[in-house]
Amino acid sequence: MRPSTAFSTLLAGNSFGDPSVNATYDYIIVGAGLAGSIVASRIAEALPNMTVAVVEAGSFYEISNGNYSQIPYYSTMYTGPEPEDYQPLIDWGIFTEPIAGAAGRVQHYAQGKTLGGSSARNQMIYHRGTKGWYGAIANVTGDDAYQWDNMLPFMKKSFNFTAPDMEYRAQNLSANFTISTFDVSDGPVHLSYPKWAPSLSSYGAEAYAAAGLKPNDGFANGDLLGYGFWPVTLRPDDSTRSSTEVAFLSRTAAQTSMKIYQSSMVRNILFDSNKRATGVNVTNAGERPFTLSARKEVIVSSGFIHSPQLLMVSGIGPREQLERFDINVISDLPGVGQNLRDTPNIGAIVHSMNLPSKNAWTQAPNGYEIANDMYLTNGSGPLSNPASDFAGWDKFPAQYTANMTQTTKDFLAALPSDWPNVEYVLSASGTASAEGSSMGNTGSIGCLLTSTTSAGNISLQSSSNAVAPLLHIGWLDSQEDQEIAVAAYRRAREIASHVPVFGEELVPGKNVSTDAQILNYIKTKGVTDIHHGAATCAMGRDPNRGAVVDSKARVFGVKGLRVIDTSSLPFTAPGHTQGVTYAHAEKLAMDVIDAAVEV
Ligand SMILES: Cc1cc2nc3c(=O)[nH]c(=O)nc-3n(C[C@H](O)[C@H](O)[C@H](O)COP(=O)(O)OP(=O)(O)OC[C@H]3O[C@@H](n4cnc5c(N)ncnc54)[C@H](O)[C@@H]3O)c2cc1C
Repeated sequence: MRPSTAFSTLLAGNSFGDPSVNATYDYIIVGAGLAGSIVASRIAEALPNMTVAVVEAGSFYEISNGNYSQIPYYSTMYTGPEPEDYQPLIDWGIFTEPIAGAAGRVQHYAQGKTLGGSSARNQMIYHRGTKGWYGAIANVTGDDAYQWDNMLPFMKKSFNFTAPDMEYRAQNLSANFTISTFDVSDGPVHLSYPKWAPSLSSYGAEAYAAAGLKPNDGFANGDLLGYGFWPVTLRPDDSTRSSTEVAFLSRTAAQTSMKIYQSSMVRNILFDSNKRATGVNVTNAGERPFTLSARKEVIVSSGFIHSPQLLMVSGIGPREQLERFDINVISDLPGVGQNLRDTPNIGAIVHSMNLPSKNAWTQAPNGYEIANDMYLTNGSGPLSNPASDFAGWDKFPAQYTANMTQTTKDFLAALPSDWPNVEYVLSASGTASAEGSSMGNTGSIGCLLTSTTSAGNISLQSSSNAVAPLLHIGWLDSQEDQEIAVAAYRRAREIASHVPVFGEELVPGKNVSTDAQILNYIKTKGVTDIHHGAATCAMGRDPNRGAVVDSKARVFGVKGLRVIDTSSLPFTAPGHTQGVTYAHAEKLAMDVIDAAVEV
């Protein structure tokens, strides 16, 4: 395998800031995650006369988590809900408050703490948002820049695309397919398909079509409804992860004067008497505090949990909460940390299957040797595939909504026509459900709720961000979401009935059949993390109605401060979050650059 390309051109020294030494830059970006790496890189490239520093609490995942981060098959390592599935060198170790919708469970909620952020932790699944979803953002912000046609150049900007290599995929997959919607070629992040596919995926099109879904060519044309293979953020040559660290930071650090502060945590934002953000206080592993001053702007890109926390410990947030911790109120913004939206994974219908499970190769004699050899020779084989690779997005057919309450019907009816209710994931692995993991060869249809009304929140338990905030995740809090979850299981059962290689339903089992039984099963055993939290510093028009930033991500009530990451989306994606976060960061980086040029 080729070595990581991280910082290969300009290896050390010049690319990194001096820890513990006060310094001044024009722009300071807090968090070198998915969005922060893009924002820092684009500003440094476009404004060569300006100085840029990006400050990241984590370090290099290639060192901190080795091959587990780079090889797709291992992408789910250390991301599960259990306390022991937490790797402190690359993860924040956030645990939820007891989740009422999950029968009171407390779960680990993985979040990247590394250069590249959660782009270095995710399962690499990529798709674009929808036309109706972007229209809804334009509506809440009053800014037509968010309409699909205007956002399309930003959706394309980060990426280059390589079509699926059927020579390798066909070794295990009979389904051929074409992709015509990806007209992207110049961006630094690689979008492609693994050089291996679970053989179960060969039956996906037949099953989803029989249930009434239509084919969807790459999930990139503004309408998510339908089924198909999703692309992943993967280098097509050696099948290593394409994160924003390798795609953006390493390239920009080599070509510009941008400085990276790694293993450095921003503790609070500083303001002058005019409420202008003037810099940040930083520590390395809690020691040797130093100050980075900003001549132009501070940009917070710390993710949906830590961005609102950083605002609050710096004096921006709900007055009552800040005063409870004796934090001086700079801007009383009731929406900070509120409006948390997620797309809960409510579990899976698991069947016995007369095909090998995704992990069956690990049991074969010399299984690992063969897989390693394929991967190291040409990036092929099971190690090249991060997870399942076939899914469908769907709106409920009428018979599934007939018995819902009027409130739920009204909510679903008000959604744009291309905004799906549920994502159904075909997986050759019973591990999609904790119960199905030891049942032999199993396949499953997993369910992710993509239209929900429940909202969680982030709140403080200390005036210091060295103490984790409280995460109330909010899954299934609302009556609407509970009804949608039950309908999703029923619809998943219908899709599963059309998969010709599926046998008996093992989980939850046919004896779980009434609405009450299904809901109880989902709460006690089904619902779990999928890591799509968003909207805790929501974009909007009116700070008195929960908006934290305006349509250019400027924080209300202060100057020189923006929030650019998943937290400033007004609602989470109608599916997985990374695609829309790439576009969000590219668009808002351009707003920062335009503002500098206009002065
Ligand atoms: C395990 C997992 C699997 C996922 N799978 C998928 C998937 O397959 N497809 C998909 O579309 N989406 C997926 N996602 C979601 C997607 O990756 C995230 O929504 C996205 O990366 C969020 O981008 P962000 O810039 O908002 O935050 P992040 O990428 O998380 O970046 C925030 C960065 O800020 C840093 N930071 C925070 N506080 C401070 C501070 N005070 N000082 C300095 N640095 C700080 C963090 O360490 C981190 O690096 C997944 C996420 C996870 C965690």
